[in-house]
Order: sequence, then C-alpha cells, then structure tokens
Amino acid sequence: MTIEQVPHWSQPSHPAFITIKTYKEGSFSKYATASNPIPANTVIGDFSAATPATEKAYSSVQVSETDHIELNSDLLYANHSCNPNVAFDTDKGEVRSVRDIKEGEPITFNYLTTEWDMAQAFICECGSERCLGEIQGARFIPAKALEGQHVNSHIRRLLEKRDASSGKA
Ligand SMILES: C[S@@+](CC[C@H](N)C(=O)[O-])C[C@H]1O[C@@H](n2cnc3c(N)ncnc32)[C@H](O)[C@@H]1O
Repeated sequence: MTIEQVPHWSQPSHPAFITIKTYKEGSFSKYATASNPIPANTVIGDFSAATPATEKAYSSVQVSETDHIELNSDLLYANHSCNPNVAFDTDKGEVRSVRDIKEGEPITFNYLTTEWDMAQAFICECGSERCLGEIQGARFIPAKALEGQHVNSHIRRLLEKRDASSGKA
C-alpha cells in the first residue's frame, strides 16, 4: 500500500505559481492550481529541492531509465492529465508551461512522459478528449499516444527499445 506523503517542506513552496486546493474527501485529494495567469513557456519550478528516491512511489518522478526523485515541494500536487498544460522536463530539471494557463486552472502534466512503470496505477479523471483511461506507465501505451507532447529522453529510449524488440519500430 502506498502511504500519502505529509508535506515536510515549507509551504507554499511556489506561491507565485502554485496554490494547492482539495477536491474530494480522502487520500490523494489535493491538486495544484495556478496562483496567477501563467503565459506559455514559463518555467514555474525546478528540481532543486529534489532528493533521490530510495524506491519509486506515487510521489516520485522518474528522471532516467533507472533513477527516481522525490520533489520535496508543491510540484508534488501537479495531477496527471492526458492533455496537460505543463511539462516536467527531467533532462533540464525544470517544469514549464506548454500553453497559457488561466488563474485557478489546475496545473497538470502527463505522467506517462516521465514514468515507465508506475508504483501506483489509477483511473484517470482528466476528462480530456484524448484521455487514455488507466494510467500505469508509458510501457503500457503505444508511442503514438504521446505524439505532440514533451516526452523525456529516457521514456523515448525505453519506447524505442520496446518497439524494436517487438518488431513494431
Ligand atoms: C503525485 S500525486 C498528485 C497529487 C495527489 N492528487 C495528492 O493529493 O497527493 C499522484 C496521485 O494523484 C492521483 N491523481 C493524479 N492525477 C489524477 C488523475 N488525472 N485522475 C485521478 N487521480 C489522479 C492519483 O491517486 C495518483 O497516484
């Protein structure tokens, strides 16, 4: 069972960009929203507070084929969307808006652009037209499902290897 993290960092960690809200009772019920309007291509945060994760968890972000980090900041509360408005760029160690974001809008990224095989799968509630349903990791989806999104280099390599070995490349 995955235990929900109790924030151990000073909050708010990104007040100009992130306001945390709660949308339901129970676990995993918080989400990051935009504190202010955020223009496209704005860096809203980085991985400077991150530490290596001893094991992958619902809260960790995969940064290479083998390594995972804990963010130790309010970036943790960015929910997944299949049509996201920010990119977690693990090669640069930064989080960028990929389009204009309105004040109050949920800040979301596509977990499948960082995670290969997730510790905790879930049924996506993003509601977007391109929603993929169950989110388990990039290894469970066709590469074309991520077309047009910022796909990190470790996920691109892993998809290429998988598809080469199964003759799909
Ligand atoms: C890194 S946390 C994101 C913040 C989380 N909502 C919280 O309150 O801690 C990832 C977890 O949030 C939930 N989650 C994130 N995006 C979701 C989505 N699109 N639909 C349903 N649950 C989601 C899942 O439980 C997932 O394991």
